[in-house]
Amino acid sequence: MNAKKKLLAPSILSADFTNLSQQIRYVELANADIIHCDIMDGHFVPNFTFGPMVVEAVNRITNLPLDVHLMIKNPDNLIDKFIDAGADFITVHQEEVVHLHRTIEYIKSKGAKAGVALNPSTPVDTLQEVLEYLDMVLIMSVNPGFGGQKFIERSIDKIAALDRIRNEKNYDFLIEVDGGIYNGNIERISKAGCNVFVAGSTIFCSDNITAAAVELKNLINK
Ligand SMILES: O=C(CO)[C@H](O)[C@H](O)COP(=O)(O)O
Ligand SMILES: [Co+2]
Repeated sequence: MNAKKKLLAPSILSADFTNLSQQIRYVELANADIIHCDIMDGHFVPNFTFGPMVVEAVNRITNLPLDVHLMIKNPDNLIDKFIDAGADFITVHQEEVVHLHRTIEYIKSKGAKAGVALNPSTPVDTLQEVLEYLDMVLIMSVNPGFGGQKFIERSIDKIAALDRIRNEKNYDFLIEVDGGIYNGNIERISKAGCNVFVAGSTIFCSDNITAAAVELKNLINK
């Protein structure tokens, strides 16, 4: 159902935080669709980033929807804070949330879109019972925790499998892919059925952030 929707979501994980508003302006100029915010707590993943305060600041900088990817222990405790900070999408990890159906329903009851992320080692089947309730499924194509890692090729099969289920059952969730996306693989990822393309280092480590984002946007729609 969402087979046609193709959205670019630059991840600010690799942005220059000394100049965040300008960095976001550069991707806005490229008509980026969503800003992806990676929240890491040093426990669920071996890295630490930022919390609701920074998300709230980003929300004041841009009118683009905010996609908050929670790579944290006990995400249920912080969902309200991130929604209050301006999150439009809240994505939790399947591997961390015990009562996934309840968490999804809670996120939606607060007016945000609900996503669930799968680590590279987690099969798509684990979401079978909740797919109909989801707004988005996030396929991690690297092990979460760091930007600039290599895309895990097996992710293409997971995207295609999810796309097949979505078509068969007429479900409405978006398929998001996160990690290792660049101009050499984005077309294949798109053809497999991906809708939301997260890219951090490819965009923000480029000498020309706007041009890098424009190039990716052109390739996903090819
Ligand atoms: O969730 C993430 C890491 O856990 C990031 O969103 C992702 O890795 C983006 O960075 P890059 O495009 O550089 O791979
Ligand atoms: Co992410």
